[in-house]
Amino acid sequence: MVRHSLGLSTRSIYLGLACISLTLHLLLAVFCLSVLQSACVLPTSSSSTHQHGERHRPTPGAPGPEGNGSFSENTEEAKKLIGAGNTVPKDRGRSKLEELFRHPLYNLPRSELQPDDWLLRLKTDEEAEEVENEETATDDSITSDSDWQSASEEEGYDKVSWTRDKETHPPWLRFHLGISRWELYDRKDLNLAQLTHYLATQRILGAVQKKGGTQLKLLVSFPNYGQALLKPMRQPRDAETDVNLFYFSDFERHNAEIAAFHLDRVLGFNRIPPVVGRLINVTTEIRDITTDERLSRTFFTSPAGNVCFYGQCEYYCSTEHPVCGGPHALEVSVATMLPDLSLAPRRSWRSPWRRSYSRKKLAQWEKDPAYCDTVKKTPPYDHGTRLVDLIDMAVLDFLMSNMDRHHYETFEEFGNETFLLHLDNGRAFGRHSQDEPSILAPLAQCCRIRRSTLLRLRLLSHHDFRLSDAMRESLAQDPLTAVAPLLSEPHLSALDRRLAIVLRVVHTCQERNKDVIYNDLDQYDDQKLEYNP
Ligand SMILES: Nc1ncnc2c1ncn2[C@@H]1O[C@H](COP(=O)(O)OP(=O)(O)OP(=O)(O)O)[C@@H](O)[C@H]1O
Ligand SMILES: [Mn+2]
Repeated sequence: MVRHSLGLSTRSIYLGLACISLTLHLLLAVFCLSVLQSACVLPTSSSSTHQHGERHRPTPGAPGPEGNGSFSENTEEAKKLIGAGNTVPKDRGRSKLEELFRHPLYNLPRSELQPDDWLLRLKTDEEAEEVENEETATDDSITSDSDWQSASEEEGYDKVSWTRDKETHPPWLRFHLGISRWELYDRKDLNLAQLTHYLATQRILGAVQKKGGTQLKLLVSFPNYGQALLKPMRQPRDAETDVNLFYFSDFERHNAEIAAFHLDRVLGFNRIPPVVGRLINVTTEIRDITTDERLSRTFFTSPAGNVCFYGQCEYYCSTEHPVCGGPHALEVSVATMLPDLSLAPRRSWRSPWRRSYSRKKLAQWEKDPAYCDTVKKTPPYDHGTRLVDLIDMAVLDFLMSNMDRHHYETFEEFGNETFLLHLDNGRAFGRHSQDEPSILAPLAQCCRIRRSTLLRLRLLSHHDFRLSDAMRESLAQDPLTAVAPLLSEPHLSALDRRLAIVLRVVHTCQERNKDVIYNDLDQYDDQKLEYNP
C-alpha cells in the first residue's frame, strides 16, 4: 500500500516536472523566434544567366529605366524583408504609419518623368559594345569578360549576371537607377526593403576609411558590389550632448543617421539615402579584413578586454576617443552610397544660413533681420523651388536639432531644378531637453513654406497620426531596435514639441505677411488634401 502510494506520488512528480520542462521549452522557443526574427537572413534572390557584354555601367543622362516597380508598403513581403512587424507598437492593431502613408498628401500624383528626369540610364547594346572595343584596345589587362569575372570571384564577390533586365540587378543598382530629379527614391518601391535588408545582412568584404569630412567613417563593400558608408556608435544611445560643447565639436551619432533617414521619409521628402543599423563584429568584420594600413594600425585591446580602434581623421581619432566593441560587438549605421561621382557628379552648395563655426564670430544671418531679402534676390534662390527646398531642410533640421548643415548637395545633371540631398545627419538628435530656434531662421526670416510640406506637418501634428508615433513605428523596422529603441522617448516627444513650434512660426508669419505659402498643389483637389477626421 505504502509502495503503491509512493509510486503514485513519484509518478505525479515526474509528470509535473515534464509539464514544467515542456512549458519552459515553449517559452524559450517563442522568445527566440521574436528576438531572432529581425536578424534572420533571407537567401539572396539573384538568379538568371550570364550574358555577354553586361558590364554595362549606368551612364548619366537620357532615357530612364522602365519605371519603378511600385508595391504597397504594407505588403507582408516588405515586412519579412526588413524583419519587422513584431516590434511595431500599434494602437489597437492600427498602424498610424501605414495610414499616414495612405493619405493623399503622401500619394500626390506626380507629373510623368521625362527621359532627362532620371539620373542614370543603362547603356544601349551599341554603346556597351563601343566601350568594350575601346577598353580592349587600350587596356591589355582585361582581355575578356570571363577573365574579369574569375578575378572578381576569387575576392569573394558574387558572379556578375546583370543584364538589361532589372530583375537581374542588385538592389543598390536598382536604387541608383531609380534616382530622379525630384526625389532620391520612390517610397513605395519594394526594392528599398531589399536594399536595407542587404545592407543589414550581407557579408562585409572590405572596409577602408572614407576620406572627406572630419570624423571617422568607413567605406564598406559587399559581395554584390554594393558599397555603404559606415558610422560607428561612439557614445551610449541616450547620452545628451554636453551643454558646453559647441555644435562643431559634437560627436557624430550612428542612431542620428538612422533616425534622420526615417524622419525625412516620414516627412515625405525622400531626400536621404537609405540608412540601416547593424550589429557588427569589429574584429572579424573590420580588423581582420581591412586592407587600410592607416586604419588597421589603430586597433588595440582596451584594459577592459574590448577590441577598439580610432582611425585617422581630424576630430576624435585618438587613443582617448576609441571606438570599442563589447568585446567585439559594435553598433553601426550603414548608409547606401550614392552613385559614384564619376557617373553622377554632385555640386556642393554652401548654405546661406551656415553657422560661423567659430567660438566668437556671428554669421551675417544672425545679425541682419532682413537677411532673407538678400538671399531671395541671389541666384539660385531667386528662382524655382530652391528657397522652399532650403526651408524644408531647415524644418527637418530643427525637428532633429541638427546645427551642422553647413553645406548641401545636388546632382549636377539636374542643374538648379532638382531636390536637395540631405547628407550627413550624424550630429542630429544630440539634445532632447532643449530646442534650437536658430535652426528655423530660414523659415522665420523668409516666412515662406511649401504648401505640401505645411499640410503634411499639420497632419503629423494631429493626434491620429502624431509625428512621434509615426517615428517610433518607422524606427521599429530597423534591426537595431531589437537591441534598444533607436530614439529614446524624450527624443520622440521633443519631435512633437518642435513640430508645434514650426507650426506656430508659420502661423505668426501668416499673421504678418501675405505671401507665406508656396503653392505647389494648385492642380490638386483641396478637399482631399485636408484632413477631416
Ligand atoms: N550616402 C553617401 N553616398 C555618397 N557620398 C556620401 C554619402 N554620405 C556622405 N557622402 C559624402 O561624404 C562626405 C563626408 O560625409 P559626412 O558629411 O557624413 O562626414 P563628416 O565627417 O560628418 O563631414 P563634416 O565633418 O564635413 O560634417 C559628404 O560631404 C558627402 O559628399
Ligand atoms: Mn558631419
